[in-house]
Amino acid sequence: MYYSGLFGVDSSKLLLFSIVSYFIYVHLLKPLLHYIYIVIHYHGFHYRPKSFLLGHLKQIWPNFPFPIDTERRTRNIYELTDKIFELNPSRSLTVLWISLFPIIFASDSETVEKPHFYQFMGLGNGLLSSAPALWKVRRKLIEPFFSTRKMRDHAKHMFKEVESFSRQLDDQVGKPVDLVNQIHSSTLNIILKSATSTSLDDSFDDKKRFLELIESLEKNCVRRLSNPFYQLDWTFKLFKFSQFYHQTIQDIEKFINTILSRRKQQLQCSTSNEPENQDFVDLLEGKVDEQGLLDELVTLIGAGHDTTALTLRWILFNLGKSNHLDEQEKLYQEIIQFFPDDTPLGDMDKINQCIYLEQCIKESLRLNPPAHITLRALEEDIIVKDKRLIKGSIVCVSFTATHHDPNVYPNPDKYDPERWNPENASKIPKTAFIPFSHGPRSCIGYRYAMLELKIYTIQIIRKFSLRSTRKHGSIPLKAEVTLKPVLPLEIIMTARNNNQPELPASSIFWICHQLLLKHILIGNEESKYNNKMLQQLAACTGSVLV
Ligand code: HEM
Repeated sequence: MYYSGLFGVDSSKLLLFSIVSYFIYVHLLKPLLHYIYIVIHYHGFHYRPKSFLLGHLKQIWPNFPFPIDTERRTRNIYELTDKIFELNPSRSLTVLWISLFPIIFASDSETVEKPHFYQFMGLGNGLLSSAPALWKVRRKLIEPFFSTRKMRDHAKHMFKEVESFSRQLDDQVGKPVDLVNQIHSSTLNIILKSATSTSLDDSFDDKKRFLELIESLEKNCVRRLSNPFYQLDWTFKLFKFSQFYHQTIQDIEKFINTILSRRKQQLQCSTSNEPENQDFVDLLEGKVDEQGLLDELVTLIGAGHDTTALTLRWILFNLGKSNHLDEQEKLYQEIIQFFPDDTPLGDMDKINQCIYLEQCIKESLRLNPPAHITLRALEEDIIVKDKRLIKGSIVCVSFTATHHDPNVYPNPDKYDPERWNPENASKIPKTAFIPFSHGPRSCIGYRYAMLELKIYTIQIIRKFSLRSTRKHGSIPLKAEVTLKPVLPLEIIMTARNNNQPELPASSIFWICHQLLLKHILIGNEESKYNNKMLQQLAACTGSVLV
């Protein structure tokens, strides 16, 4: 009895000790040892930092650990990654150290595992950030949303939205504008309509707030990623910023829930129950739990509007540059051949025949890919350039560097849509053009995005001729989740003669104001610009000013 009692107490202690030890080993010691092994392994690699502890952090955050302006930090990240490729023309196997966390810049791999950084985006277990096992199931589930048949349904929303968007542009004619707000708001409408059958009209109070929240989510992600104290969840929780970070995620989820309630109300009033009206929510409802649906919706809406909006702004800006006016004219001629005057856009087959349009879009995506890097966690050891990369390492591929490889793209900084004509394009390797990434975890929405970009570009170019106000190289960039211009991508739109709208009073006032301010300068470019303004003013007021 005595012995059996003692044995009983000891064995339960022993059992407890074994369980605790097992958890400590599996969840703490083993990852820590593996991490130390990774750190030691990569310290021999290219671009060794000056400080072992801080790595390259000081180049991103010069006054670490004191507060730094987010804008400054995102610009530094871009400049540093850009420098990495300058320093290493072979474009691979360079290690960037965020303090003690190594990120290896290497060539792409087929791995589907995403590193822990993706969790910082606040997208939960959405497709973009989920672990491989869940990702495989969800990707299969979501793929039908982008099928050829479904694309025709999406196109209907796009045509409608883009027409209403282009009507708003009449107010912007004749003055330098970056259409950032109008475009973001419009691409958001499109993805919301496809995803939830509801769109937000501009009077919806929360719309601006929602766009701000998505922007905030991106900034928070970079802020977390670049701070070594914010890497582990439990250390992150000790900082006040974590409250703001989680609050942003909660606010976005609240917003999505509001949209879902509106959708429910609309469905109750609607009589139509046709299968082609199925939206993203219909596709997932009942197949994933409530949190899963929220995660996928935030992912789809976040990934599906910001990237497209940014690309469209670059497309317009690139076409508007003074040395690209021939390209713009060629594109215009192609577009009016298929869509003269105000003929409705609703013909996908005709859109697909606009070959030069696709070339212009691809060239813009090459030069200004909105997502500029992709990261993967290696699931196995791999050998690259005779060096071993260890399982668990974080590998980064830079799209900007890949798209500027002079062996594939001679004179890589030049905007040249002819690179993509059928003959030249056949010589470009698939892995040399990766704005939508490459391999199994590439963008699921790329056909959706391309269609959307084509529809917007057709509608804008057939209505307006564009002129950019800045030189391309003069625009600094900053690396948030997407690569953003620091200065506005300003263009001046002039209504094409065939459908010139009346200039609104605000624009006439603006032109007069500019002319007075500049005293009608007689310099080359300046005088051409002023003459154009005068002509426009004359056309709109009917007076003989010039
Ligand atoms: C020009 C527009 C777009 C660009 C340049 C772009 C780019 C990308 C890239 C590079 C990735 C891979 C990210 C990574 O490797 O970590 C990605 C993934 C993704 N994109 Fe896009 N995207 C665009 C538009 C869209 C649209 C319109 C949608 C939805 C309607 C969308 C939904 C997604 C989703 C859900 C993923 C995650 C896929 C997965 O992991 O399986 N994207 N996108």
